[in-house]
Amino acid sequence: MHLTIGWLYARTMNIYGDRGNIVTLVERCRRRGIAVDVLEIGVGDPLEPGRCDLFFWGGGQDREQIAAARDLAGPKGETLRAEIERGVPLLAVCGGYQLLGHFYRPHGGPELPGLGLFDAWTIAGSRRMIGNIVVDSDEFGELVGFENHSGQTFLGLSARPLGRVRIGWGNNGRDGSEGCRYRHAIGTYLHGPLLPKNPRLADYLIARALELHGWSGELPPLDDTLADRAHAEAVRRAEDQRRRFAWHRLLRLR
Ligand SMILES: NC(=O)CC[C@H](N)C(=O)O
Repeated sequence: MHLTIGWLYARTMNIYGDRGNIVTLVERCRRRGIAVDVLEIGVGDPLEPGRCDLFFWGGGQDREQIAAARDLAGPKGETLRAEIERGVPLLAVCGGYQLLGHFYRPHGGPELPGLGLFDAWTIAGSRRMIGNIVVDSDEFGELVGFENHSGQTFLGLSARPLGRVRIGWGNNGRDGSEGCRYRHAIGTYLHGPLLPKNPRLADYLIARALELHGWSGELPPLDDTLADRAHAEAVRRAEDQRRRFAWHRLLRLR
């Protein structure tokens, strides 16, 4: 079996360690004997239907998002939408996630059109939402990561969140939701990188990609001792952050 991972805007939207998601996907395939290659798809590059079995789109600053939004405004965006509709899995983090909603309205800049894949929209707020985050997902259990965004994402009536925020800000710091899902596409604010500490999510994406080639069943398990240890440490850090934040608020109230 051979998989191709389409890495959207790899050279321009790849902040806060998001490259680690690609490394994790490749490594978890190779340890199972699945041949895999990575195809970088940047601004102006073609996106051929059926070429990729999985997409990843990392985070980026507003400036890079402007170029990416423009690049996806035409037939390329329609091809990406069709790929998701045919069941190709996708993981989009932060800036990539924001551009898969209806629009992203940055500070002071023009509103950027999104693909409208997720029934969601994003408006830059006055505060940056930064810190360790823990999310509870029905399908993937406890997810850990790091977030750094000013964009506040709001979900429409047909949107399905990735999970509920236990510690941190999430989509907008108000409604307790984090991320969004549509078919096998997942948008999230969890940088970190996300997948090394959340192997169940990585394996979900790999399994959906294999299913495009007629595979079915369970992936052979891997030794996730290190991932589990890093995951538990991330939860401890987030809990410590919550305690410090609570003390800080208490002291400010005096
Ligand atoms: N971390 C990111 O990808 C940032 C996305 C967007 N520019 C924001 O600040 O919300």
